[in-house]
Amino acid sequence: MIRVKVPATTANIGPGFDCLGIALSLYNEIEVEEIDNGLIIDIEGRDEEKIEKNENNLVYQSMLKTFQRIGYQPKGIKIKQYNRIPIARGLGSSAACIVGGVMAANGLCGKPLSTEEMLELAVEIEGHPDNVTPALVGGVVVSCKDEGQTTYIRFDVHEALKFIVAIPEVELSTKASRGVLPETIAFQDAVMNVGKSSLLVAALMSGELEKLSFALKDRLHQPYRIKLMDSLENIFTRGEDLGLNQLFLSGAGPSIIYLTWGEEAEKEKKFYHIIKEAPEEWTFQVLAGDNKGTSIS
Ligand SMILES: Nc1ncnc2c1ncn2[C@@H]1O[C@H](COP(=O)(O)OP(=O)(O)O)[C@@H](O)[C@H]1O
Ligand SMILES: N[C@@H](CCOP(=O)(O)O)C(=O)O
Repeated sequence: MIRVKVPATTANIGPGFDCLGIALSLYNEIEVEEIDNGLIIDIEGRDEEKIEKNENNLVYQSMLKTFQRIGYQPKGIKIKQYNRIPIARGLGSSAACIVGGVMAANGLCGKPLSTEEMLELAVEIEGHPDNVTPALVGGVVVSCKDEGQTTYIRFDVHEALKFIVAIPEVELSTKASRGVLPETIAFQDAVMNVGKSSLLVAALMSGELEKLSFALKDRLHQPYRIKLMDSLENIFTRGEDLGLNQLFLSGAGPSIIYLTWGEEAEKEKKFYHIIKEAPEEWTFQVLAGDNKGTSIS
């Protein structure tokens, strides 16, 4: 039996579209073993009723792709999933399945693939590196995919950082959310995002956390995506009016993260208040960064 534990991830972090991501202290666990024949999938936990329990299951599909890459043909597979990452909410649920399935299959075959080889396969399956890379290696990750190759640098999440995650009951698939992004953008918007994302990485790396609120602005994707759900636009506007500058859309949304550190009780209360004003049902998770990434036992 192989067991893997995979962290949730929040990607983009505002301006770092498709290249920045942070692993979070919320985990899916997957147990896999080879059986004599067939496929058995058992799932418990968050959103389990929404997840395929057949050969279309993303964990299983990721395992199959890994076996093909290794050149191994298992007789049959049994998968048990303990799901805590809500699906299609912008917390890297698909990346967690992909990384979990690749690492589990690699484990069943005696770990022939290196971390880099597992990463290349995971990026191939997901299509972008900013969730799967922090899910695999943990921490804050700057990743770049160019001509089929992914290069990344990781560093630990500052221990003072707290991620207050507001999760709506409404689902928004990453595919649908990517579908509303423009083909081209104004040069000035591109320049702004380059500056903000560079400052964001430097502030996270140097621990100059007071500069994060200036850095957490985006013009590439958030302005288009917040129109996908009525209350998102209002939450961001109200947040700006109340000086809550550390708000960003988690991944492709619709979850929203308020990034805080030190004593900000008053601002945190305002964040909870503006979310609770929204018409949808929202739940909250207060998370820390994860610096370990996916573990296997
Ligand atoms: N625990 C899981 N087990 C199997 N498939 C999952 C699981 N979590 C997510 N998925 C798959 O990933 C899809 C959601 O991926 P995506 O739209 O990228 O959302 P997210 O923002 O959560 O990554 C689901 O529709 C489902 O197909
Ligand atoms: N860069 C991607 C990130 C998607 O993150 P997810 O957690 O919503 O899967 C994008 O913005 O599309």
